Amino acid sequence: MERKFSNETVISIKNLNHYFGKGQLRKQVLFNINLEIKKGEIIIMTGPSGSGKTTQLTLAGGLRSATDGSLRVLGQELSGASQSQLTQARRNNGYIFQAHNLHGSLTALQNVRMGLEIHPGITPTEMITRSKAMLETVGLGQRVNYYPDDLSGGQKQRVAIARALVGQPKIVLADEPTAALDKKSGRDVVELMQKLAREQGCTILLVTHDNRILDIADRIINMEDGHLISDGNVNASSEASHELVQS
Ligand SMILES: Nc1ncnc2c1ncn2[C@@H]1O[C@H](COP(=O)(O)OP(=O)(O)OP(=O)(O)O)[C@@H](O)[C@H]1O
Repeated sequence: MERKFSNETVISIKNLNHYFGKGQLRKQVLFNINLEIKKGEIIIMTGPSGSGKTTQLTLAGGLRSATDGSLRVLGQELSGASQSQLTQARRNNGYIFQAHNLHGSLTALQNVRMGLEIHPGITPTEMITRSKAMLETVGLGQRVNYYPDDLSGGQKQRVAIARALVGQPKIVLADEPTAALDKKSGRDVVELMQKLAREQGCTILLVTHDNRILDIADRIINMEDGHLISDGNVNASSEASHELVQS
């Protein structure tokens, strides 16, 4: 069934170009990207290795500053933004990476709690309560005091999801979240992300090579050689699909 989204634009990318390197080594990796993402949408970005997916994700996530063009996230211009503006923008986001990036010396609960430490005004007791509740939501209520080494790959990724979502972010950025997982665990992980994102009304931008999970998306964006080559609404008829905006 086709889902309706609010008209609120969360990410607006216009004529975006990005370059790595300087002087003779300067290389353009993104070419004139135009993209609008609405609140609550689940977007999967796919394409061959080196096509620029991760670069686009890191720019939208405020992990680096775009070189040229406009990239507005929650109304704030991130193209050319300073480090402190990027730090501020990152507070609205949750991040999930392939290698889960959990701290091995911290328990599941302590790892999830870290997702709240950037939020001012939450008491330590409340942090623990919310982190425990989030671990229960992802099915790890019995594992709160386990260390990452004692959890399976799928369980570790569920802790990473709990950490990313515990602060109720407006945007979740996920880079190959299923790459290290078997088919069943990968499926469970993305379905969980989808469910939680829908409950919280947050937007997901997910990069993957995993064709088995494409159906969780509302829209699939294809990248090739730094160009956005197609942008299609998964469940809608062709007229309703998002047109590529060329300018
Ligand atoms: N920090 C960097 N410095 C220089 N070049 C980079 C840097 N990061 C990425 N690139 C280059 O930018 C291009 C796009 O890379 P990117 O990682 O965004 O692609 P991708 O589509 O995510 O690839 P993959 O699927 O393999 O992760 C590639 O040619 C890559 O070599």
